[in-house]
Amino acid sequence: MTRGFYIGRFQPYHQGHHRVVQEIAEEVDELVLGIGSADQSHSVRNPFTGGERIMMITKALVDVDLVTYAVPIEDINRNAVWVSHVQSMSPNFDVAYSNNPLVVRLFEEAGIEVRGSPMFDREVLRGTEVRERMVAGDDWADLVPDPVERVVHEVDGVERIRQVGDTDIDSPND
Ligand SMILES: Nc1ncnc2c1ncn2[C@@H]1O[C@H](COP(=O)(O)OP(=O)(O)OP(=O)(O)O)[C@@H](O)[C@H]1O
Ligand SMILES: NC(=O)c1ccc[n+]([C@@H]2O[C@H](COP(=O)(O)O)[C@@H](O)[C@H]2O)c1
Repeated sequence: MTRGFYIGRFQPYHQGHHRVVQEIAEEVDELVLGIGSADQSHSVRNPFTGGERIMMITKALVDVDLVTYAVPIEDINRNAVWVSHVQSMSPNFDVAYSNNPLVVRLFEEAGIEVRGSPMFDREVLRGTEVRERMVAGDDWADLVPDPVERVVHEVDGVERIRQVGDTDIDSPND
């Protein structure tokens, strides 16, 4: 039995993440999705709460034939103990999946096998691109699984990201 661990901020969970999960499903029996920066929300870079990202991931993975767990992982101030922090929050895992150099380094130093994943359509399948399109009023829904689009609407996510990204420079009170 092999259990994998895939860490990301998932702001939001998009089709690139989904392709990665489908590839990982060929290699493991179970997969933990670690929701990084789970304590962050209501900013342009991290608009969605940990709970909202749990909803996105849970609903998007309903049709994937794999046992999955979505586990929120808050940021901590000490990289040197971050892997222990992750392990304290997650079911045990045998292999970690990441392309983030810091994350790779921290897991390897802790003696955990790390596998990278190929990048899928990276020009558009990036959380940053999805969020920029939301702010700009451009089409973003095709970049995420359908259940994720529904969660974004349920939490009024597009209006939220636009509002928190706004400045008060043109405030009518000035
Ligand atoms: N299109 C993609 N194809 C394959 N892997 C991806 C893709 N987009 C992100 N990943 C990987 O998924 C992991 C989690 O990514 P993350 O949640 O930071 O998404 P992101 O799209 O890179 O985010 P952002 O643009 O918000 O910084 C990282 O290891 C990242 O390299
Ligand atoms: N010291 C820490 O809290 C620490 C260290 C390394 C990674 N992380 C988190 O892990 C996640 C990594 O995800 P990405 O690969 O998507 O950047 C992020 O949420 C990042 O904040 C946190």
